[in-house]
Amino acid sequence: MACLGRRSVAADAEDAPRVEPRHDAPPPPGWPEDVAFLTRPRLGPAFPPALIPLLLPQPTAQSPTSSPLSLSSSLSSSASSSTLLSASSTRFAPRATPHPAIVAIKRVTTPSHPAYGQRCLVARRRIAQGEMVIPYLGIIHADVVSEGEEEKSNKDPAHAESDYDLSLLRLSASDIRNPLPGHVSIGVDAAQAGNAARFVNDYRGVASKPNAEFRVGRGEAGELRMEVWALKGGIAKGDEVLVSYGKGWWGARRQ
Ligand SMILES: C[S@@+](CC[C@H](N)C(=O)[O-])C[C@H]1O[C@@H](n2cnc3c(N)ncnc32)[C@H](O)[C@@H]1O
Repeated sequence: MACLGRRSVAADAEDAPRVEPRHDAPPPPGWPEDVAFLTRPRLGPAFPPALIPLLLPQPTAQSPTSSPLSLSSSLSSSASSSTLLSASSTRFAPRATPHPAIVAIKRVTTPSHPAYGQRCLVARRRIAQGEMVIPYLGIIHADVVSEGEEEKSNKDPAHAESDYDLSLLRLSASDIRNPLPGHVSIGVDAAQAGNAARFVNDYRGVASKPNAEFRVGRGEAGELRMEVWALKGGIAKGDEVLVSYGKGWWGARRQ
């Protein structure tokens, strides 16, 4: 699955009536005025309550854990069944994560950069390898596809075209952790609301390799979330934070 969807940055500037975004806190410098700044992930309005336990902490958790992944891979293996089965509450109450001072939102001013004119994320100090750069916050949403309906396009249209949508968890219909009668795909979409992680660009056309990666992790309250982590070699002060969106993401855009 391509975890970043298809809404183009250009499509952000539509003729729709202007609605003031609902910020969690004053946004950091460089924040776009039509996107809500989040310090906590938000559940989308249609998120099925039965799926909330899948996002919750395991009572026996000792410390937050993170595992690397490609954007195009399923994350179903990243959260253990014991983690998910032991969650009994349905209260999703993540703690606030302020904008991290180690990164800044900048305009891409190099004409040869493939995201020229857009925004990017830059390290304000050296970020060591194995250090978390920033959690990826956005609207958490779910698609549930019943058996036999795989061919139908029943993805939530609010997120289907997003270029800021990461896959967080996927469960087959037969997975014992899955409370619903269909394939479940949970994503986090920062197109309309998110934090500075939404400005992480792909390394292609910018550098020879990524210096960061997306991982599944857990927030301070133990909730399942996506995070950006520095790779081997770290990220030098002033360098752009660059991940690989994965071949699946680029493949979907070449079709
Ligand atoms: C998650 S956003 C990244 C932040 C984006 N630059 C912005 O200002 O909002 C993904 C979008 O950034 C652009 N982008 C990021 N990395 C790119 C790359 N290596 N080549 C071309 N476009 C890229 C594409 O427009 C893509 O749809």
